[in-house]
Amino acid sequence: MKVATMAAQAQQLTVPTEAELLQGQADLWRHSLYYMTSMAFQCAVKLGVPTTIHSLGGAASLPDLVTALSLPPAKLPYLRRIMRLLATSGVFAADNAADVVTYYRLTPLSWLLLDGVAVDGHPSQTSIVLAATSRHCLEAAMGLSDWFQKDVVASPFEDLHGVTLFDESMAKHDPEVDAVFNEALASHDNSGFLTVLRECGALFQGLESLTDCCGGDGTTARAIVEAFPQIKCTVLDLPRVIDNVPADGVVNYLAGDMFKSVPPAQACAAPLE
Ligand SMILES: C[S@+](CC[C@H](N)C(=O)[O-])C[C@H]1O[C@@H](n2cnc3c(N)ncnc32)[C@H](O)[C@@H]1O
Repeated sequence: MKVATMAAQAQQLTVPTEAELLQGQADLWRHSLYYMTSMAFQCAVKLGVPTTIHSLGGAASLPDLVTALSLPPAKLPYLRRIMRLLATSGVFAADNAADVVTYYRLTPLSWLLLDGVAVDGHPSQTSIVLAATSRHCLEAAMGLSDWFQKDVVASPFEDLHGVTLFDESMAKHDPEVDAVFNEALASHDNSGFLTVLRECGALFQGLESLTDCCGGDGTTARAIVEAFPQIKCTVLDLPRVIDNVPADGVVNYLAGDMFKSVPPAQACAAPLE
């Protein structure tokens, strides 16, 4: 760019006002600390706060939570900060009347985080939180600037850890975290599917065969066949997944690689990239 043009543009730049800069400073802190919301969220899930609020009848004060979760009483002020942050973010609801004890309640989001409780066909989604906030994902995210400067095509996750999610390599690298990711995938796949079947049933009318590519343990396919018994469903997934799924006589399970061959059917469900 020519020097004269740059100088002309610089003259047009408007410096923010003092009030705008102060707001910018507040926003800077907010952006720098956003990760604390994710970490507080993970903390509440690991402690079992949603399940505890549910088991206490749907509302719990901080002393209730400290007692039910067997936390050291000295941690109450810190729990207050976490709960206040999560209430502001919509994870919990808080009764905020002045000068009275605050009670925390579940929101639709935290209803999805009850251990062992499926709400209207939505299984517990705690594993999604644990997978998304796992050390593996956080480390990959922390390396983004390094990754941008490297001439690589692998994703930041693959580049850093040398493994691919939902692949044999991940299972060998860290079987425990691999299991959490697979659980997260299953609960995501199965969440809300009953609603899809209820609201979008017309999609399946008249269909006689369907292949669910990358269909995992077949929960989605089984729900389809239960609602539409005339559909012959095949679940295609990698051998390491299919080999662990017991035959159920409801759907046909096929071990294979979707990039090599997909069993023919009138409809095929496949993940989008
Ligand atoms: C992100 S995909 C799941 C997609 C999900 N069922 C959906 O429709 O959104 C992950 C699943 O794909 C399977 N998978 C990965 N590569 C595959 C391949 N080449 N052929 C078949 N299944 C594959 C994994 O084993 C895992 O169960």
